[in-house]
Amino acid sequence: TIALQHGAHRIGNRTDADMARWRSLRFGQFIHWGVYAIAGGEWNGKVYNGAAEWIRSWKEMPHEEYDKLYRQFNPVNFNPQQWASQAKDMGAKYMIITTKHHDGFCLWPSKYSKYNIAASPWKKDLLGPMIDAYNKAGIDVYLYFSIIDWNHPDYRPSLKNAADSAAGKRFQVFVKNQLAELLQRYPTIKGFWFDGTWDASWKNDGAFTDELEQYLQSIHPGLVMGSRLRADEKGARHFDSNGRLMGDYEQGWERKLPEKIEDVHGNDWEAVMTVPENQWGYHAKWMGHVKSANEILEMLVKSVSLNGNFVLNFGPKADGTFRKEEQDLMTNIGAWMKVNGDAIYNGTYAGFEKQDWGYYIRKTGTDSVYMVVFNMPVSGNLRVKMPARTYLTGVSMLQNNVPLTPELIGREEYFLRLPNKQSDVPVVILLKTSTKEGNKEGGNFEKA
Ligand SMILES: C[C@@H]1N[C@@H](C(=O)NCc2ccccc2)[C@H](O)[C@@H]1O
Repeated sequence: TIALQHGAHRIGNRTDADMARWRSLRFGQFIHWGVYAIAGGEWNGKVYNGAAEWIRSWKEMPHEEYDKLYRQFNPVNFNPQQWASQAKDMGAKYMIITTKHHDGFCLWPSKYSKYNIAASPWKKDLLGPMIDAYNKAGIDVYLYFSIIDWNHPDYRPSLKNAADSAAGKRFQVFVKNQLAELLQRYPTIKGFWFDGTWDASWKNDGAFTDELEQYLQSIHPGLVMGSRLRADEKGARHFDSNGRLMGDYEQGWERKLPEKIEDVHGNDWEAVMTVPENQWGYHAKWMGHVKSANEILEMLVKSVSLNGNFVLNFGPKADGTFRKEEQDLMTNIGAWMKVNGDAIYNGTYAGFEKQDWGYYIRKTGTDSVYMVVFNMPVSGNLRVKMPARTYLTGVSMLQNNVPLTPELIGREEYFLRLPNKQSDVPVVILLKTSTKEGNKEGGNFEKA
């Protein structure tokens, strides 16, 4: 291994209570909200094909035009209690809010940048009421913070000379001040979700990223922060030059999921996902494929089955309301979660051989294994192959406890058949297992 001062400081996953809590939540709501929602992906009658929150970088959008938009930011329909209530109904257990995106506009009245909500017609802090409402609804809050800040005079993508380096130093102080300010103002937040750390100016100062992470932990112990904040002293990001994960979980799963358990290398990880193909902030005209509730549920279940968290993104409008497609999604996902949430919360990798019909999820630390069925076979036979030294002692439908009688088709291998083959939502079966043979009353299941 290479001697590193600013690589990973920990072998393996965090085992403390704050991290265990993060791991147990499994399902989060991402919210991208800011002045870009005013433009909504359009300008002067033209539609921007990129991600709506990047519209300032569009050649058709003059910077000085974008930089005046905050004067119109007045979310008169913002109702944080309603936001929190619909997130709770969806079954989200944590929420990540954009405090400041790449454009540098702060949703809180920051002492360190004038480009903030106090300068808008709304004037008032948006983060405080949001965090309070979500916490009251039993939902933890994490703060998204973009290191890239197109508004700040000292931001540089790269440092080419002494003047750049002096600006870079001032910018690092600014970042540290804003993060400490957010922790001081919002003490109940559980962590940071850093973004915009790919520029050379940031990743070439691994020492600073390391010191910053340690500083934040020192003033707010237990914070959960992903791998995107750090670089090691050789500029390696997410994984240090020895291939070890930096930060508390792998944060690179953005609009993509791992396929199999080997892809996550035993690390904690989280996927963040858009409803349309690639829009985080509000875009008036969603282009391309818009994911259905069942598609989202499959991503959530697949993530948990591979020991990860899944966060679904929403882009509220400038007035503080959510578009109908997003409201309907929250309702439909919530209806399934209300019945089947037991298979998601505290879920983890089950250690069973993957089958075509769907995914296995183990309730962490227990012998309970859930089968979440997405692909009903024409035969109606759901194959279950028990792992070595693991025995099946009970099978029932999660939603109504109706027991199923498995058909033994081989050594510790079964076919299960559902009472009703038709379903337009995923179906969950609960397997009771044991590592001691013959635990089921009268031994294990015998040949039918
Ligand atoms: C969570 C998303 N991250 C921002 C983004 O720019 N992603 C594009 C990107 C993703 C990975 C490496 C570089 C750039 C998007 O604007 C969202 O905030």
